[in-house]
Amino acid sequence: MGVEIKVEHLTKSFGKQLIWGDVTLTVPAGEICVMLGPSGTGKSVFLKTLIGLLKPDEGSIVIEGTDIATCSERDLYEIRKLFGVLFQDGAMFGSMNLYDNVAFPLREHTKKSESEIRDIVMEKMDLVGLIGAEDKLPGEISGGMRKRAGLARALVLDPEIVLFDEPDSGLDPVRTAFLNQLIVDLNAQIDATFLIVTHDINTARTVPDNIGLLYHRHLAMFGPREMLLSSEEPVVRQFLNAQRVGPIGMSEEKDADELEAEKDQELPPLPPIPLQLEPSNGIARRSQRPPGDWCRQNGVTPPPGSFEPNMAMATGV
Ligand SMILES: Nc1ncnc2c1ncn2[C@@H]1O[C@H](COP(=O)(O)OP(=O)(O)OP(=O)(O)O)[C@@H](O)[C@H]1O
Repeated sequence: MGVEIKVEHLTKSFGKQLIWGDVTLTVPAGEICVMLGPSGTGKSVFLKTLIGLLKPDEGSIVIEGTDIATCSERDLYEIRKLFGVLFQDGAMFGSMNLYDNVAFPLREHTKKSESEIRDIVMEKMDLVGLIGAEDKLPGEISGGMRKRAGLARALVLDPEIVLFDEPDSGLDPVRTAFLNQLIVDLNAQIDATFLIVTHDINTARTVPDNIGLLYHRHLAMFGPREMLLSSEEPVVRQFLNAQRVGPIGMSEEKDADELEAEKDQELPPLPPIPLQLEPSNGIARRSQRPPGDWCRQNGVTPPPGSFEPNMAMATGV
């Protein structure tokens, strides 16, 4: 069913460098969330903090009644069993074939027999479309296949929460589209809570139920996909539409002179909100909402052309 992650007033610094402060959000059970933000805003640090690899300075992260910011090592060990993580490079052991890589967490953390392990490994390899590639070494396969193998390994302990650290990094647009479809199909099948860190705007616009944006040492916004895609808030609007006009500059914020120089520039209209990517079997995910639902409920008029089927094609879905 997936479990909720409740983050309140979370702050993380390294020495005097504040990475982000006062981050409050709830990742709802079973839903897909995407976390965005310019490079260096601390998205990876956020993921590592959620699984207790980094300790926050302040705030709480409550999962199934345990605050992992303050709990004992023993409780943290238990909570970590709820997580599966797809690391950016797949984090495969180069000398092990895919089968042994995927079997690794089962051999390390369970007392299952080799025949039980075989059943689980083959089931997960099947889920990610890698049947037949069990004997390959990570170095012998494409980046897309390595991601799939990493995903199979993230799934072997039947996680309630799956974290994806830039699943699309290094992938071409076609492989990214296949991986996005796989993520949506998996969510429909296993119902776990998914949190994806990405730079890919198309992924952010079409895959998640909710989007968060980290910017300038705080959480600029977090909420349903339609809320952010219809938002006129300058940072959200600039980032989600990949525009140069707006508060985000080349390295960090623009200074006052730069903002003054562009103050009379007219912003292009918000593009239509695309349809959300559906599971390939056409059966809606448990947390999927009908197109335009959030806008209707909140009295927001979406940009013209939103939720039209041909928009899905225009965004590569
Ligand atoms: N263990 C650490 N010790 C000190 N500083 C760190 C540590 N880990 C990360 N940082 C710093 O935290 C900041 C945020 O890094 P992070 O990798 O989380 O950013 P990001 O948003 O994921 O970036 P990108 O999109 O480029 O992957 C960076 O300035 C980085 O140097």
